[in-house]
Amino acid sequence: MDFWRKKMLVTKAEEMRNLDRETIEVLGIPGIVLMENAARGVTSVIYDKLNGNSVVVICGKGNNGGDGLAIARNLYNLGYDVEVVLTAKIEELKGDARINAEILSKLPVPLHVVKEESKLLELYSLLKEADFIIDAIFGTGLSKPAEGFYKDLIEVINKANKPVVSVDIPSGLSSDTGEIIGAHIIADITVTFGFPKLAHIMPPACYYVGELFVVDISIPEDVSSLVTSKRYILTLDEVAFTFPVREIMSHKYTYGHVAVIGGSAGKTGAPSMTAQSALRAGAGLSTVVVPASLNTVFEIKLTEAMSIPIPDAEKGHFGIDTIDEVVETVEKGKFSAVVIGPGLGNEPETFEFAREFIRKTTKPLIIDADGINALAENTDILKMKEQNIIITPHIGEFSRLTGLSKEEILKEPYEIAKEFAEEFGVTVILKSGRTVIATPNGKVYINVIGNPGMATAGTGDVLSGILGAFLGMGIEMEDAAKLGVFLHSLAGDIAAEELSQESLKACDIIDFLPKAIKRIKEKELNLEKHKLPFVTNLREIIGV
Ligand SMILES: NC(=O)C1=CN([C@@H]2O[C@H](COP(=O)(O)OP(=O)(O)OC[C@H]3O[C@@H](n4cnc5c(N)ncnc54)[C@H](O)[C@@H]3O)[C@@H](O)[C@H]2O)[C@@H](O)CC1
Ligand SMILES: [K+]
Repeated sequence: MDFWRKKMLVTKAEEMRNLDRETIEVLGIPGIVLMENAARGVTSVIYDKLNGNSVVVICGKGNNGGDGLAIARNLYNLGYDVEVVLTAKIEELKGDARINAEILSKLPVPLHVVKEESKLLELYSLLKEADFIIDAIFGTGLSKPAEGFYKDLIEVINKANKPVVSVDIPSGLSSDTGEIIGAHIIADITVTFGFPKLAHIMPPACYYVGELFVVDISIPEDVSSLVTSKRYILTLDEVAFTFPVREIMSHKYTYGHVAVIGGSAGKTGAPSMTAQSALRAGAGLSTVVVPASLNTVFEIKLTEAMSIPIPDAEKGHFGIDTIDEVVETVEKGKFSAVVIGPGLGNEPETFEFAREFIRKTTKPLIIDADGINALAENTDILKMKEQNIIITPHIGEFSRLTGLSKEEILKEPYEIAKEFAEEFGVTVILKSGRTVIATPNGKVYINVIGNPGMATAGTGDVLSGILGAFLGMGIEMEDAAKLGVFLHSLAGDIAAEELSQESLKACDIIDFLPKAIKRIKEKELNLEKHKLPFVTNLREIIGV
């Protein structure tokens, strides 16, 4: 078993409840065992990460509170000075939470019931005395925004200005979304159970999670038969060993020939960057197919990449009149992948040209930028295509493509990208600070690396070149998309480390591709030995 290739699900509350339930009912691991595992995980993170001895644990009346009560006991056993605040009487608790409350009541740990606003001032004084606070008010069971007493309680905790460890999720955040639904705890550390929830990784909710740890509470590793969602964090485990082995007797055609169709007056840089990044990502050859009136620019700009000038009657952009020539050139050429879009421009006749090209070509295709805009209101073209197609819209382009507002897309980008990918049979790479990859067979990968320095002109052109290289060298479409996005972000992160986010520009990402590729390959070598421990932080999960 290649145990190191672990998939890291990203769940919603209901999906996590199903996982918990299946583990309890089908496998027969008692809930109280899961709760103890959860509590021990949180306790070990606290032991490792926090200074100080005096702690207040604030427990709600559900199982999140039950975790808090078990954590209080574990901390007491370790010698911490623990006080517990419960938002209900012990008799009001049920199940495993009740059991833990009963156990705790037999130990010399002060337990205060705080149910009313009138007690919050007293609570504030208690919190001011503590070294840190544990928030176990609400977890995945939050059913509506925190209001009234609970809203005030959350505000008092935040105001106390002490380090806060949230159990499972900062109370008041919804597990299911990156959106803020109401008052919530601002945590320094969050320790979650089983698998991360969407709120842990999607902004803006993720800003309030602090450092994220994931505890394996004994939900089995092979959960695939127990879950329906196929939504994962994009990690090194997902992309490792995707680069083809470079054989001694191989030659440039072994690694594919990428054609980049694009360029217009004022936009010659875009296809140039695409062609260059394809070569840096490992393509054997790359060629720009461009309007002839601009060809001199490409001859000068590009050294390793070639160009094919297409007569354009000095217009400086592609028109529908040259469609046959371009299709013939590309179909007859030895191209193994085609990128259409970088710098294409938004002339109506260019859009018509792009649509016709997409309709007619049989080559594996990456559609980017104005190539995507050309498909707005013409998305059905995609349904007729049989070859592998990756589209790489940013939120604005995806809004034009789907007719949905940016706000609607940003609410649930992973759902909307998934629906589109399934409906149109293409791989969608929806680019943002949390790029989402959605495959035609319903899988979703969320990328959590990269940085805001990459929000700069041309970084999309670089990505499309990388993808062209990978599709062109014969990597399977899903793997090409995953490796492409991961590598692009990693190169962006290394570039930002060395140059600052502010100074980062698209060509820097190309320049740092070699270091990023080396880093992935170095890490691959250690993967065989690497196994995730019971408690893992998000960085270890990502793997770089
Ligand atoms: N067996 C399991 O299912 C496990 C659950 N675990 C813990 O259990 C948590 C989920 O437990 P629960 O499903 O009991 O739910 P929670 O403990 O998250 O919260 C539910 C409680 O809060 C109340 N509530 C929800 N929203 C409210 C609001 N806005 N205002 C006021 N009251 C509100 C509910 O009526 C209920 O009493 C997880 O987050 C995790 O911490 C862990 O112990 C691991 C195992
Ligand atoms: K919580």
